[in-house]
Amino acid sequence: MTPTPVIELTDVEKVFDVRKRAGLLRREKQRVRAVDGISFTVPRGEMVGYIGPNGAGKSTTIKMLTGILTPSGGRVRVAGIDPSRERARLARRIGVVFGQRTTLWWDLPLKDSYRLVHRMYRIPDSRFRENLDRCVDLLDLGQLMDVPVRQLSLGQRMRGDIAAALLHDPEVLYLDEPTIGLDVVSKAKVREFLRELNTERAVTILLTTHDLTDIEQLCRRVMVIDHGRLMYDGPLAGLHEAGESERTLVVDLARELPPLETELARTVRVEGPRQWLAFPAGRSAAPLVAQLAAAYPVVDLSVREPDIEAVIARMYADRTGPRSAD
Ligand SMILES: Nc1ncnc2c1ncn2[C@@H]1O[C@H](COP(=O)(O)OP(=O)(O)OP(=O)(O)O)[C@@H](O)[C@H]1O
Repeated sequence: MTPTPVIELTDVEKVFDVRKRAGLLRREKQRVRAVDGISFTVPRGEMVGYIGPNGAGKSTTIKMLTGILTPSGGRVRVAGIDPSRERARLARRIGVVFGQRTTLWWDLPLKDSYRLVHRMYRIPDSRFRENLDRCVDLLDLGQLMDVPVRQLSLGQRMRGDIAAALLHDPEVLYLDEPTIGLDVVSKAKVREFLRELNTERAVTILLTTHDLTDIEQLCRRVMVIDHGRLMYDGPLAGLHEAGESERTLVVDLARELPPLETELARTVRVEGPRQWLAFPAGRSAAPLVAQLAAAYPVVDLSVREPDIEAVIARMYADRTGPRSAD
């Protein structure tokens, strides 16, 4: 049985009309296709990475999924609701965290912000208590409840924001750069919490990030958007093939030799008795290893996985700037 999609986009478009200065006094109207015909579905309980370079259309997509923006074309449904028509009803079903700005009250202690969320969403008392206790425990907020938000560090504030987005039990969570600017320990804490939320509570999560480690550690599926179009939608591992990436075989030889010759790989670096050979990431290393071991005095071998940053960079490589609708 195919799981019911919680998020559904069909041929979604968003066009902005912008006025650009075209001389001292003249202004020209320009149309920007921020989202240019995107379709995808996300089944309940999935955690999906939504990535792309700056200006690709990620935030615009998320804004349409929350109902902040109305699509110029196509169809959007979240939990069966049309976000732009029933924004208030949808708000009870979704949580949103923007890493770059807080939804908490700047001058209030954390606990007062949560009290306001409690009232705003009319969360039943017992549910609120239970959810808050859980977040305080898992996100380590105990010492911070009396501290005004403006005095919190970025990592503490982010954990505070994530808790605020979850007190009303949303079934869908949008996270826009949830680990931006955080130190390694805070990042690990946030990721662990999200993993738990997704597996234990089956919350559907759409995660936008520039930190590919977030994606590697959290998402099995990744969507790549560029110029408002979906460039890739599939398992993280498949990105390597889509980006024509290569793995590297590091070979230690008994002595220095000229670059090794094989039709299965390219020798890309030689340093003393160590050589680096690149081969397609989708192919097995076994035949290459066997061939080299038979022909050369091999002492040791190791395979290095492709760097995902490099793969994505290659996918973006031919981009030329924002697409114009005209
Ligand atoms: N309100 C707006 N008015 C006009 N143009 C806009 C508006 N919002 C976004 N755009 C344009 O739409 C395109 C997509 O922007 P968007 O913010 O969705 O990208 P993004 O992928 O979220 O980028 P980033 O990673 O930098 O946040 C950009 O060219 C942007 O300049």
